[in-house]
Amino acid sequence: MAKEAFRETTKASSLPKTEFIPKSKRSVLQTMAPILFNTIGTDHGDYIEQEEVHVKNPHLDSMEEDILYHFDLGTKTHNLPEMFGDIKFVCVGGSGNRMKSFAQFIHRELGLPGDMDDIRDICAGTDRYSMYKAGPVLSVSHGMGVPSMSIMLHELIKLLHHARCRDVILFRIGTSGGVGLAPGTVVVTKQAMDSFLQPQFEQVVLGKVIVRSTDLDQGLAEELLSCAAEIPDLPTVIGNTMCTHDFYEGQGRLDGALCSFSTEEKLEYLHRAYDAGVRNIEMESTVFAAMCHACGLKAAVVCVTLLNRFEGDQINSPHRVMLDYQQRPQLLVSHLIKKRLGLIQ
Ligand SMILES: O=P(O)(O)O[C@H]1O[C@H](CO)[C@@H](O)[C@H]1O
Ligand SMILES: O=c1cc[nH]c(=O)[nH]1
Repeated sequence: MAKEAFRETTKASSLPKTEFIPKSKRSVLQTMAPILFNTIGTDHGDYIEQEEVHVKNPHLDSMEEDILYHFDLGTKTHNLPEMFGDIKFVCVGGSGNRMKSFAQFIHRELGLPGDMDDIRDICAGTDRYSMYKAGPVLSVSHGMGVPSMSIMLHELIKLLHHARCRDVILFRIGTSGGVGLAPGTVVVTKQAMDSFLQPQFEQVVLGKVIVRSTDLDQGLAEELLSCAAEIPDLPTVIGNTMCTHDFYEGQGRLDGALCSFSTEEKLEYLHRAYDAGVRNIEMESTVFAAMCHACGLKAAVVCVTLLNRFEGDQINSPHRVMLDYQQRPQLLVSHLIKKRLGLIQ
């Protein structure tokens, strides 16, 4: 059956703008950011209130209650503005444990009061996703693959909207396979591409294909790159990221339960990706970029490479090396958050 394709015409200029206000330019405006000051308990606010988080769904307005089923949260059962109104940064990653350690790490890095071991899973009532809050930072797991990420993002974006959050930035902090890079390199995504090397995300809606842009905020990507230069031993590049719907055949691996191609064909595909600027491969970046872009949210994808796919398919580094690699995107994003909050220069 021929597939019908629609390209959404969201123009960057029609999207809500969020703007970072440097310390030197703040004065009276600072007093407009009481939520953040309250949370941090210091005078490190770096924001003026500008834009709420927008949802693009007219039906939501007529709903008496919105149940965020996979988070086990809801607008009638929970006071979302009180619980989440001060959120300024949301970090998402595949595993619940990783997102818990990130929440504990950022709690310590921001010098927040209280014991980091007391941080509890806000979504403990469900085992679909995990969510942790450390001051203005929300840390949420998304599972593996596009559908899991997509469901989580629908509910996360609605949560931020219901909570009346403003000026929120989202980061995906993850792992990936490197393309022509030494293992352990951090890739800040310039453009998220699908398996056909197109910078777009296709979603099937009512039996038709909707094509959405996967543009990410280039200023934020550059900011991350300059933060990386300030951190010792954090090899970091900006490059395109290919997002696939499978870890094995979908990423051209020769070691799955099924494989219908040769080593030469695999390498030809990876070289074609490399020539298109792809430096890493993972499984969620396109839908993450597309949904954030469509809702006018600033977003970045920061993934460490666990191996160089030109050299193999199996991930065989020792556990301690893996742990070190996984922490690299966290280190980089935490550095940016601390700078934005004025905690470091
Ligand atoms: O490391 P995380 O963020 O879980 O993501 C990557 O790892 C998973 C595959 O192992 C995929 O979900 C891929 O995108
Ligand atoms: O090769 C890899 C490694 C991590 N995650 C992926 O999706 N692919």
